Amino acid sequence: MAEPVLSVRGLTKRFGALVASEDVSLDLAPGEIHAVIGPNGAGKSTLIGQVCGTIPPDAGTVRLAGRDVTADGAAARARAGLARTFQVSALAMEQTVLQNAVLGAIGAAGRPWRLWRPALSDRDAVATAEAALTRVGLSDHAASRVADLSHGQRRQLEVAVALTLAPKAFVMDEPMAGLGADGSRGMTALLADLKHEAPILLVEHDMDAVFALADRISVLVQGRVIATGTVAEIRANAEVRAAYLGEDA
Ligand SMILES: Nc1ncnc2c1ncn2[C@@H]1O[C@H](COP(=O)(O)OP(=O)(O)OP(=O)(O)O)[C@@H](O)[C@H]1O
Repeated sequence: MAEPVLSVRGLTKRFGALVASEDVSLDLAPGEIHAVIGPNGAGKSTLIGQVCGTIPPDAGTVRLAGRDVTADGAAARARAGLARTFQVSALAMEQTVLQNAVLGAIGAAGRPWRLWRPALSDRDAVATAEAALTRVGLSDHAASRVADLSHGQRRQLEVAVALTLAPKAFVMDEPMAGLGADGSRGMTALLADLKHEAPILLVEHDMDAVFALADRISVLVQGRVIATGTVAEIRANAEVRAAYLGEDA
């Protein structure tokens, strides 16, 4: 396999007596979507936090593009090309779509900013932001306030902000959450396209989306990876069916 873009080895995190991550290892290869699934409380958010630098692991390492980033915080990992989208929106609701995307682009370039107006006069950042909005299908809404967008459009904007980082890898936390059938279809098509730009570590409860998108799936149960494999392998895995998917999967 090609050198992984993201490589997690032996991540372990305890909260008191509870082991939320137990020796978790997984790779994200170029061009792939690697989905992480598991029941509520399995440790998916804890894993994402450790990958993105918001939760310090008790043990284990995270490497991004061959570099050990375990000691780096979330901002440094983002600047290094790890683009995260959030389960709960982190957008500035009173600002416009373009302003949100431009701020992402300015942050990615490491340029300081103080006011909105100077931000929008940063031509490189505006160009980067506009390209990202076009990519996710939001260019017609550039001047809209985020507060006026639909839930699905906000999720698209989250992806656009992540794109302005020119990421090496995406980490997406439930991008389908709250989307209707049409929204899920649109987001599924977008992610299938985006993975060629940068591979995606995808935490997602929507199994239709996971089965449609994932090149590989890792199943977390009680903090442990109990299986990693293709969609067909995971569907056929008896332990996974018993622990999570149920007999009708
Ligand atoms: N800061 C914390 N302090 C104590 N326990 C925690 C903390 N964060 C998470 N946990 C516990 O760790 C376990 C894993 O939680 P986590 O949120 O990572 O699971 P999850 O798979 O993301 O769940 P969900 O699908 O419901 O979002 C749970 O038992 C949770 O209660």
